[in-house]
Amino acid sequence: MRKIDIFDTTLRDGEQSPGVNLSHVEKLDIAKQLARLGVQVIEAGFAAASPGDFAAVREIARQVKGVSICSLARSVQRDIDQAYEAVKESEHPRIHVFLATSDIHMKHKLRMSRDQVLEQVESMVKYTKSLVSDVQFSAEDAGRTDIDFLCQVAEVAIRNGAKVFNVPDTVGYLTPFEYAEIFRQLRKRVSGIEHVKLSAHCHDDLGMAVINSLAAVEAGVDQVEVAVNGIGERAGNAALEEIALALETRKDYYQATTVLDLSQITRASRLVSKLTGMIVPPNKAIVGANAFAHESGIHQDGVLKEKTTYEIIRPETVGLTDNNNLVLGKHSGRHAFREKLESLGYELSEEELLVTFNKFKELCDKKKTVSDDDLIALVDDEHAHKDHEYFEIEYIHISCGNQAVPTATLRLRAIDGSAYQEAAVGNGAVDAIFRAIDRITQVPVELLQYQIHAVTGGQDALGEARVQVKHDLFIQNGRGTSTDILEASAKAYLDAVNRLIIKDLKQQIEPVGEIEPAAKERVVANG
Ligand SMILES: CC(=O)SCCNC(=O)CCNC(=O)[C@H](O)C(C)(C)COP(=O)(O)OP(=O)(O)OC[C@H]1O[C@@H](n2cnc3c(N)ncnc32)[C@H](O)[C@@H]1OP(=O)(O)O
Ligand SMILES: CC(C)C(=O)C(=O)O
Ligand SMILES: [Mg+2]
Repeated sequence: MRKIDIFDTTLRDGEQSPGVNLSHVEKLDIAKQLARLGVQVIEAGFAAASPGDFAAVREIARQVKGVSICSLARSVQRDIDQAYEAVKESEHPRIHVFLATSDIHMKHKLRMSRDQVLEQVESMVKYTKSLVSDVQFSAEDAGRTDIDFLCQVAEVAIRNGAKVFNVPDTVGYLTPFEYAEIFRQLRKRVSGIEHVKLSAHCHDDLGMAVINSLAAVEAGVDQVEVAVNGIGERAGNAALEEIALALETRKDYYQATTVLDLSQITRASRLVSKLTGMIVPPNKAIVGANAFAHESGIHQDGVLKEKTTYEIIRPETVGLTDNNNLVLGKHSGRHAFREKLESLGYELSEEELLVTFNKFKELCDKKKTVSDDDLIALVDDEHAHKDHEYFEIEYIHISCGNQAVPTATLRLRAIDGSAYQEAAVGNGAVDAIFRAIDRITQVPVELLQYQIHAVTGGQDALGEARVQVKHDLFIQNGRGTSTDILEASAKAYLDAVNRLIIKDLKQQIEPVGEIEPAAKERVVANG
């Protein structure tokens, strides 16, 4: 049985999804989960894109062991140098260099001739090889590249040291047969191709990213590039969970599989959804809320009699179990709490554990039973916000009713310790909250989306709010949870604004969010 390498690009192509802007801590959390899942390569980012991306890739390279850490780089020396500096401390550093090879891209975007592209591939792959041994080259828009030219590009990349040759269907244009045929041609026509790994990278513009990747597996590729929940540029990349389960469930057909720990898939999916703010549709294969639910009578009857009548995958295979042998509630202590978190895959420091335990006790006072989903929401909420929390909510008071003007009063505390209080009226309670936050933060944003849903069932369920805001041309997601949906909404909106402020502070683009002197005067001393 062939083993297919899984190259995960959630943190690079996945992060190119509009609205997604992950902090260091969040990227590290996702990278650790990908390592638990057992992927072979984590593309941790594009080091030359920003100082923030550089630092995140370097941190992942330093901390995440047992897996290859990779950075993307254009075929220019500056990008390659940055990529090298970011990944060099990894146990297995890889640099992923790319250059477009289709006529459309060469003519209009790069403004380079075929000869110039070949020269650039030669010099930049050679240069990258002088820094690291594991070099991957991608011919961007290979899907629309003339096959004779693609063969020439592959030959040059391989001759100069590429160990992996990736064939991206960058715009998700190809059909499965066409995509597989490219790999067959490369294998037949390129000298030296037997010494390198071939890789597939598909986009979902026509809904064919997964089936195209699987067609590539049939055509003999060694590596498939995927993202958790299929996130990525535009319609996204091939979904990791779909490829993994297709290969596992139909290994009889594909004669190929992965070495992933499939029981980590649900957790990876939930983590990525939470941290990116990208909601998984209920009917999504493998990780959607309905993926293992049986609604109709005939199906339920069948499953009750014999699961395999309607289930081709067991939910436990992808880690979908309610781990309830240890039921947590307000009488639980720290040992049980730690044990439960460990069983859910969290590794918290003593300090983090204490803070989260106190939050858990507060939650127990509001909620009769605390389920695994509640705990995951609580830990992710507490843990993931900490490196981009410019302002935190100290208190929130809302007054509304069918005869009253909805009014929100809020006090926020900034990271320098100063407190800011404001009140605002709005069309409704949520609108009033958002306006009060705007008055304090002074970051001009337009609300694009607002959603609220219950994390678990019951009247005392935790509510999770998600927002998407726009600031200039930049789109940002935010989320927040609480047993009170108005507080969850305030947290979600502030989360998005905090991320915009921290992003700008880190990248030193423009001092968005700087409190103007008039606002500073509204500081309430000592709360
Ligand atoms: C298919 C993909 O997913 S590719 C990866 C896409 N991801 C990203 O772009 C995210 C990160 N990107 C960025 O932060 C920025 O685009 C940067 C830092 C890389 C470059 O920023 P800028 O220098 O401002 O250039 P800008 O993005 O406007 O334009 C891209 C330039 O790179 C050139 N370029 C594009 N791809 C490549 C490549 N693979 N190798 C060399 N040059 C390239 C373009 O032709 C253009 O050059 P020009 O300025 O001479 O016209
Ligand atoms: C950089 C490359 C691999 C890419 O993401 C694409 O072409 O889609
Ligand atoms: Mg891509």
